[in-house]
Amino acid sequence: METRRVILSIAVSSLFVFSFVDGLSFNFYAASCPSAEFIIRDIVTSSSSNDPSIPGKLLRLVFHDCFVEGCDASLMLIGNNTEQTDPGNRSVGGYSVIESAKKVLEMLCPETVSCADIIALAARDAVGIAGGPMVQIPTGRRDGMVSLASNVRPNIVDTSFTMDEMVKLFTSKGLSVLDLVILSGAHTIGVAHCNAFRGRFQEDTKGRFTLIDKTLDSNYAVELMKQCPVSAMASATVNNDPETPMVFDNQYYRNLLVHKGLFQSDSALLNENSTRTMVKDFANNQELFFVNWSQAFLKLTSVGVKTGNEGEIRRTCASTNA
Ligand code: HEM
Ligand SMILES: [Ca+2]
Ligand SMILES: [Ca+2]
Repeated sequence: METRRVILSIAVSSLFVFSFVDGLSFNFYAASCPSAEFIIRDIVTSSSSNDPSIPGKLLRLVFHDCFVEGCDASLMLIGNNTEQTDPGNRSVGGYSVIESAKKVLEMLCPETVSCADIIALAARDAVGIAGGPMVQIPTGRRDGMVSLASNVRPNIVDTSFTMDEMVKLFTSKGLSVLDLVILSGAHTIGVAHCNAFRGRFQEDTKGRFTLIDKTLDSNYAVELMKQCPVSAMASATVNNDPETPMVFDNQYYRNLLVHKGLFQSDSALLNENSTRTMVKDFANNQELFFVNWSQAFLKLTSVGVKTGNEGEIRRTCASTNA
């Protein structure tokens, strides 16, 4: 009960704090490009109906953008040694959806809507389209000029991270332990490549199975092994949420409680009393998850934003204007 009260009060207080974040404002494009948010939503909707993998891609894209140089579309820049070239970003996708939206917006309101805002809005829409809460987010982010592969490793989580390492990284971005538990709920949609979890079990040359990570349910691990045959391992993917892979719901937390968290970093959320209590609360109450998601997503999409005269408004998301 106590935790729930704490969680709710955090949610309510952050509503006020983050309405005024860092020079961003609601309806920033009301005068300069009033249809911007509708256009982005239309493009995310149509591309997701053509390709159901899009919502997961867009949601991961905003996370990997915001954690490196802030939410500034640094991840979109193409070139030698840019962020995209780091192995930590190898399986990130969804860039073409952002570029399609940008192309339409450049015709309608040239040099007005930043790629950084398109990324944040598209991820917001992706969650809504998948059945999650439709979060109002402020806009006015500017696009960054710096994109370095060497910035990726120190700022992006790896599945091998311990709870302490994850908390440390999230704290450095102004995000709390609650935000970590909530934002990990993104793994209720999308897919992963086998190498992201293959180390949790072993298959010998005779096809015999050994469970290495005892925090993983062994029947689930056997299923995962079958979906990741050695022959197909590099390209094969597995649903992050084995129960409702396309739906943004609280199933992720229910999976964790029965030891079906796909990554070691998911299972780690059960290791400590405080985070385990949060997991149980969200597993029991989807509304509570959604309310907290809205606040945590607002915080994620505000990390290190550039506003005012900082950065620029790119004409195309893959390169700076200069
Ligand atoms: C906290 C630590 C986290 C770790 C260690 C982690 C790790 C991973 C890994 C390894 C994958 C699979 C990538 C692949 O093999 O293709 C993945 C997928 C994904 N992650 Fe995370 N992640 C974390 C947090 C987050 C957060 C905060 C978000 C967003 C708010 C997020 C959203 C996603 C999504 C949506 C996918 C599916 C991508 C797709 O379908 O293409 N993750 N994550
Ligand atoms: Ca960035
Ligand atoms: Ca789900």
